[in-house]
Amino acid sequence: MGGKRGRTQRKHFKQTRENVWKKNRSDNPSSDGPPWEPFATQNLAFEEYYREQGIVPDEEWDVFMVMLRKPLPAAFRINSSGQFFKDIRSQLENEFMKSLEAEVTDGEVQAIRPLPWYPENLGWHLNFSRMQLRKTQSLERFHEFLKQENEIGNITRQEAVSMVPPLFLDVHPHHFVLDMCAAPGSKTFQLLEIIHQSTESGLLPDGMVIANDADIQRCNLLIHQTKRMCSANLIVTNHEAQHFPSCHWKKNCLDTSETESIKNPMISQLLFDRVLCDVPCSGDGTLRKAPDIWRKWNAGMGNGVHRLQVQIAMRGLQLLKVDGRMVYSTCTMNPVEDEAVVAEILRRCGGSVELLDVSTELPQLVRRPGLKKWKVRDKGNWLVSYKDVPRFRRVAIVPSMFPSGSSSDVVNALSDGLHEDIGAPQDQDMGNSPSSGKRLQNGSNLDCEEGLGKLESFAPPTVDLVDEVSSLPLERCMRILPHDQNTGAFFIAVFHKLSLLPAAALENQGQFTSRNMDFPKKLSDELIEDTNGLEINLLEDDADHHSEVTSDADLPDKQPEEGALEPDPQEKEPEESKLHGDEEISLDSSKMEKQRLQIQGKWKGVDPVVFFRDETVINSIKTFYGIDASFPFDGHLVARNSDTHRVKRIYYISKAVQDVLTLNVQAGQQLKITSVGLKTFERQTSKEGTSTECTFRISSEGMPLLLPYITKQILRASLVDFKHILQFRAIKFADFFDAEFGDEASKLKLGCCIVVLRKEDEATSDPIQVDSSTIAIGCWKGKSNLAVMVSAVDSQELLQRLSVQSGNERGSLAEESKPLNSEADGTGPTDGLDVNTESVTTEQVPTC
Ligand SMILES: C[S@@+](CC[C@H](N)C(=O)[O-])C[C@H]1O[C@@H](n2cnc3c(N)ncnc32)[C@H](O)[C@@H]1O
Repeated sequence: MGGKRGRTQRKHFKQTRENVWKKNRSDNPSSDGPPWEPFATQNLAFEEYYREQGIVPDEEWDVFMVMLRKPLPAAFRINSSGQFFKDIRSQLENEFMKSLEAEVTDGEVQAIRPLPWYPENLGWHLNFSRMQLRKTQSLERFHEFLKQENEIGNITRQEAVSMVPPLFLDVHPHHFVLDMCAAPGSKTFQLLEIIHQSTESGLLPDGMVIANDADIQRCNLLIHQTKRMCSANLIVTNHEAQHFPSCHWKKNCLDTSETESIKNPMISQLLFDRVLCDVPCSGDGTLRKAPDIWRKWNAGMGNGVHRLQVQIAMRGLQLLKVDGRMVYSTCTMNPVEDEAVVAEILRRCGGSVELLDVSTELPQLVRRPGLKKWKVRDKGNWLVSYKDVPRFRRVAIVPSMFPSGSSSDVVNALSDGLHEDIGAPQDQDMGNSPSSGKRLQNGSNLDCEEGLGKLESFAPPTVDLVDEVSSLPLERCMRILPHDQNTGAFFIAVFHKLSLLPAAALENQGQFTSRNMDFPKKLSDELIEDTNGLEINLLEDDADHHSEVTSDADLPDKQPEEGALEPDPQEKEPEESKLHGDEEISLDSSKMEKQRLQIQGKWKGVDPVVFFRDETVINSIKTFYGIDASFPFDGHLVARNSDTHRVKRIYYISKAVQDVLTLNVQAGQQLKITSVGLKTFERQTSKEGTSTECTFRISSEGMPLLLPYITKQILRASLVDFKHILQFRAIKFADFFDAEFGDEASKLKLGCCIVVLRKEDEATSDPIQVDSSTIAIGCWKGKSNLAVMVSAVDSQELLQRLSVQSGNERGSLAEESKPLNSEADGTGPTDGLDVNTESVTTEQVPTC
């Protein structure tokens, strides 16, 4: 079970995660309140913009627009690290695909089908909108299935195209991965699945993921989304991605005694094998899902966010190891946010980075090549070249937005005869622009765009311009358009880092937001390391400049993204948040103490991450559960409270995360960590709980990892008794069908215990063997009974899963005869953990 995420790990989603398959008010036209108004699905500026950019050939335009106005079909992914993912997949393939066939009227269309390009039939497309699913009676059972599996984390609703970028990242389980703009976390979830893929029971992969987002509210969504993975290999951070810290530790900055007092980290700088750069964007690729964008869209949205996108991508490349891969992606069709950013990155990086041709990867995914030429729209004007940009607009419109990436001086020089340096010959037909080579640039404006009134006052100096065409291999970028395979739109580019970035790449990053644009700079051959101090200062300076730069962006308040979850207050321990950081590994010297205090000020409001090394507590846990000595504890436990007497939860971290945290301490706590590790032990607070020998119970999230190492407080139950515990929630020892089991249960120590489902071929006397197929649940051994510590939803789902496995009809669990005196009322699974017994009360049974 350890390798696969356990089924009993997910209780927290019951209350905290929005169930995306459930109704919300706006879905119900007949509910009280103002009548539902359909969104306008028209925006003339949008149409003119994309027609002019030539993103689809003229003959496809109508089909493209019709598709944009259709609601987006739902899609979801099966969590490949879930214990029952194969069962779920075969249920979809064999059961639902057939039973839902009757629901579609169009014989050509399948009701549900696997996405042909998604590996192993794990991505699925539904030909029903969510509304249809809710309203059609015959779809009810399927809808219930989706709701339940989504709620407990066995499937994740995610827009089909959003599943693409992680697939091109070529992640392996040993990789260190940075997800720079990660919230709400659907791609992070996918990355974690890959990292955890094929990990053996009780072991953790060598790799890890850092998921970052600049927005603290959205960080909370990210935390809740990724908690479903129950991963010890994840750190969630809250930084502006363009300023993401390097965590570089210079060994010589500590004297010998200090160095000796803390463990040397295995790594001296935080660099990544893979970087996902799924940047904030204007989001018009999600129009089908978020039709309010029709109303909000304007060309300034893309222009306004272009520079930030370049900065984030450049930072990603700096943090990428040589030979590493970075995927840059957006959910917009706007070339200023797509190809222009890619082109600028390539120019800045010189030959140190290449744009990969991935045309042989995922061949079934229909995509189109990136554009080689495009224009910039500003204040109602079409601009083909930076020299068109009026001086007073040069703060907002920068050279890198244009195909040549050149400032006016360079463009002027080029137009005097150096065309071959910046692009293809001018008469070359690039096949994707409806515009002719020469045109009046400020002609055909639509008056719905702002700034039109000022048009004449800043007409460009010349009308005799030639379209710029990029000579960079931008055709290697991938554009996914809605009408190609009935999806949203997406843009993806894959970079490969060949060598350290040239120093000039950084210089440009510093210069980018200044008013004196002078691109492209001659790239220096000098190679630089991504050292922290200088770089961070440089970037922080940038941030100041950046705030001065005026922006036309009118971005939607929130990027419409899949799996939109309601923010939920992060699990907080208010009294702990006031306490100081890691006393275990803090250094004695005044220098480090000063640094520590500065750090606490820096990350005010975020609980410190503290290595948990309280031997008394750790030994009591080891002894009580008989945890085998081979299970690595040392340096793998962290808490968010340096006062060990008040620690409520202990989190387990993998070796890779341990190395990063150690490095982070060495480097002066540069990472602002909002969540880390797998909640593994929780302090008992109930009266009965505090009277047990071990004050920490094993949390349901941590149980699969520990399971192969637990030798005490563990029992094996027959299928009948296992189902009965799930169904009736608490059963007196004397009432189990297998009297021997009841007897063994009564002999356990008071407190947390584990009940494992006995396999058919196992004898009671066999030692308990744990593998990925082992099914186990956490229970509470009370004075007279055994009670489950699994939520009602999880219990119900597991019961159904067991029924499916044993060939029963889903949902119609064959009721074996009820145990005598079962503690629940016998009407079925009890709700929550509200068992009412003499020894186990609602307060006393810890929820899991
Ligand atoms: C397109 S969404 C990311 C979607 C996410 N990758 C997923 O698959 O669920 C862009 C995210 O970037 C975040 N963001 C905006 N500006 C940022 C910045 N400067 N640094 C890091 N994140 C930023 C937003 O809060 C938003 O969550």
